Amino acid sequence: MDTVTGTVRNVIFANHDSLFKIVAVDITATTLVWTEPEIVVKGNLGDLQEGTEYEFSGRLVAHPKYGQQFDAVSYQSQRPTSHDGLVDYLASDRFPGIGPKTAAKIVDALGIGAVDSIVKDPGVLTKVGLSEKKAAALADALRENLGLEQVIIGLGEVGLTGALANKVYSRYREDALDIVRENPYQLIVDIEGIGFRVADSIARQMDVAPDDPRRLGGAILDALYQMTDRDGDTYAEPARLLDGAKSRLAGGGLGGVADEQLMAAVQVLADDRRISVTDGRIFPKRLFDAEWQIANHLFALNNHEDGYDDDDLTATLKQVEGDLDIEYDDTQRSAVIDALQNHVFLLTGGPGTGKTTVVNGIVRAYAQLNDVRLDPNSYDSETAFPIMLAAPTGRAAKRMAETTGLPASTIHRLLGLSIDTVDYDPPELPDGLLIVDEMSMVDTYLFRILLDAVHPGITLIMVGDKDQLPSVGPGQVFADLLASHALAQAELTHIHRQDAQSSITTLAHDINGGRLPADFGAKQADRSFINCGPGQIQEAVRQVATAAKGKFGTLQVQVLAPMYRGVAGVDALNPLVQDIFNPKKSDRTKEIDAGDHLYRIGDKVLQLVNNPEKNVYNGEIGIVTGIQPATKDDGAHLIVDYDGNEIDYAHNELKSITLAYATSIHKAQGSEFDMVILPLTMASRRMLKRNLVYTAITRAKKFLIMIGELEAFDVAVTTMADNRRTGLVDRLCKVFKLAQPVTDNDAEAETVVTTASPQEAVSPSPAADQVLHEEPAPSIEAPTNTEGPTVLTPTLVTHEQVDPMIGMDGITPQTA
Ligand SMILES: Nc1ncnc2c1ncn2[C@@H]1O[C@H](COP(=O)(O)OP(=O)(O)OP(=O)(O)O)[C@@H](O)[C@H]1O
Repeated sequence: MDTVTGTVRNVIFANHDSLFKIVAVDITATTLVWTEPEIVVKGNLGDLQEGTEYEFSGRLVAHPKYGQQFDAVSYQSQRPTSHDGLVDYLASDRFPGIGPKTAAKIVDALGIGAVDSIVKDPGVLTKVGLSEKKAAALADALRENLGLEQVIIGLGEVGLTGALANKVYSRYREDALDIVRENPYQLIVDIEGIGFRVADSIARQMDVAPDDPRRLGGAILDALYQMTDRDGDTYAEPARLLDGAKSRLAGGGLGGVADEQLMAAVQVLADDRRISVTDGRIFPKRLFDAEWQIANHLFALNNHEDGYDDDDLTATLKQVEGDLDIEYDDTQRSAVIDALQNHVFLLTGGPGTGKTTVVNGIVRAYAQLNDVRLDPNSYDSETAFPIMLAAPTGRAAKRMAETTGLPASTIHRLLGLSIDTVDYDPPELPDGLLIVDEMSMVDTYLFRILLDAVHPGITLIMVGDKDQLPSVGPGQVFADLLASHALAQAELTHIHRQDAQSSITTLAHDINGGRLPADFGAKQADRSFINCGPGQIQEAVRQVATAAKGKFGTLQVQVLAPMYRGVAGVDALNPLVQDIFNPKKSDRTKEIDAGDHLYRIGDKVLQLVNNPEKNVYNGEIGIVTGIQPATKDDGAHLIVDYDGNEIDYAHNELKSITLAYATSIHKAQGSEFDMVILPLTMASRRMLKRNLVYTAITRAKKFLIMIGELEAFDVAVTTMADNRRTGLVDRLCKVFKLAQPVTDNDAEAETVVTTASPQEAVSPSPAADQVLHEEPAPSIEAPTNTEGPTVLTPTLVTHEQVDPMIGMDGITPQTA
């Protein structure tokens, strides 16, 4: 590693969200072969100050535009060694309240070792006439200043540099080194982006033994987070968890680890309240608590006596039917009544079954029964509008607003949730009606936070389609709430959508029933299937997208794929469709190179994370409206318009977006598009599940073009996704004092149940017995579909046979 010692002349760029800086340094000494008097240094440079001398360690790198720069991995201030230098240092802005005169007095009195003397005993400053308060403030500021440098240096010594060091410092501040030294595996729990591998490499630098209990605990926690926060369960079964831990531990020179040793580590984690072990299930503590809190909170909300007079309700409903010019079917009618008579209500149904129509009825009936004016503008700033509509994504909220004609927001915005939820205080929501749509997307954590803000004066209605994909985060809250039967609920099954162009809706219901319809391959007015092999997929997508371009805007056409990789994956299809919808027109076309993608004005992009500060959320799609080229002082910026909300992305923020011509099906949850193009091949065999393909096709409003191998569609509709392992049904049944529901799964499980209990599976040991003392639940496998697939003969088509023009009259197909 090389070093550069010099004085920071000026800070060229400082990222206020991190420690990253670019600075110009006047060199006093360096190990580099360098002839210039100055050099540009960049890196995580903490609170580095202009006019101060530092020693930077790192290496020389070449920037394509700005030439050679020094990339520093660590730095250390050269303490001022002269009287005048020390006076300047103490008089600098980092010590507010100390001017040049006081600084000079301090150095005159305490000499060149003044800093050390003050840190040791701020009392020495009374000699110089500083008040006790000022002396303490100066000593604190000095400690913090020295502390940050020491922490960054210390973290660098155990291999934590760059963005990870930032994250660790931001989380623990001056305690960072102590925490990392005490247990590097703690980082797995606290720092997003640090898993067992990184924690283990830090531990190795600190000579932690391969069978150290902290290491075993780290491997268990990492395996548990993999199964819960990342894969969606809320608990792990011991046998699987121990297997996961063992595979992680195998790398560190450990010959093997006994189950007893691992169970002892499980016990320690349980004693430390990191995990909860019950009924033979191992939960991360946060999820264990969240499930109990959800069940208890719902019980409290539901346990209210007051209701409406039945006659009033019936009369109101009649009037609402008249207003909406509709006659509800029996299930819809009782849904509206039950929703209003109960304080918590669940409404599920597939596409076109009338969920929106019922929600509109509930809103109107509620308004009439409670004398609520349905014009939000007639409320003054003091009085909150008592009808609250919310959804997990911005697009779903927008759709809600459109279908009800009332304001709707994301759940995050309703709750005032920011990225940092550490000091979060739930808002005071007004008494009234709260309707949450797209409930299947709400995970255990978000639901717990939402319920914190819901008090007994609120009627809570949750609406969704239980057959869609579950939430990205852990749990399957909506499905579990329905399965427990703890709350009033209605399932709408009758399809009311009447228009001639609704074969997508019937296809969705067929698929949900576990079969491809006999007319799957036949052209319909609004859907078609292009039967082709993996080698032809890209050409087929190209043709369909080219034809669609003349008919629809960029935002209305969406390619959905199950996976990122492969010929039919998101990564390959995104640039392909980008070149059709927004090609590079000339050498003068502005572009930003974000590593994975090139962005141009007019491109469609997808936000990947929630950013409540900028009011943009995971899953939102926007259009690039501006590009500001890089300058000497700042990187390039990208401006994206999300439905009128313009967001400015600095170059280092571009990782929070991606191109959106093709997205994963998971990312499209909660959104709808005029035209969906859905390529499926057997290469994504592992992902091919009924709820995935059902979710994909129900995103299409007007046209659905399915492309690929018939077998892939067939496998998808006949393969049920595994149920997630969650404890919520059990908690709800306990709190509501209900018997555990017997589900279809249970009935089928009679024959497939594996009798080995988790204890047996991990070989019973005294340690295991001690931890897993309660009756374990038998593991139940998901039922397999018994109806069998509809047999369709696959016919491979050539490019010439590709006809993507279904429903796109007047456009001639471009064949290859
Ligand atoms: N009882 C009814 N009588 C007549 N038409 C109905 C009835 N219920 C719903 N509809 C009509 O059926 C269509 C679908 O209803 P709606 O939009 O409420 O369903 P949805 O479940 O919200 O559908 P999606 O989930 O696809 O948005 C609408 O045109 C609606 O007007």
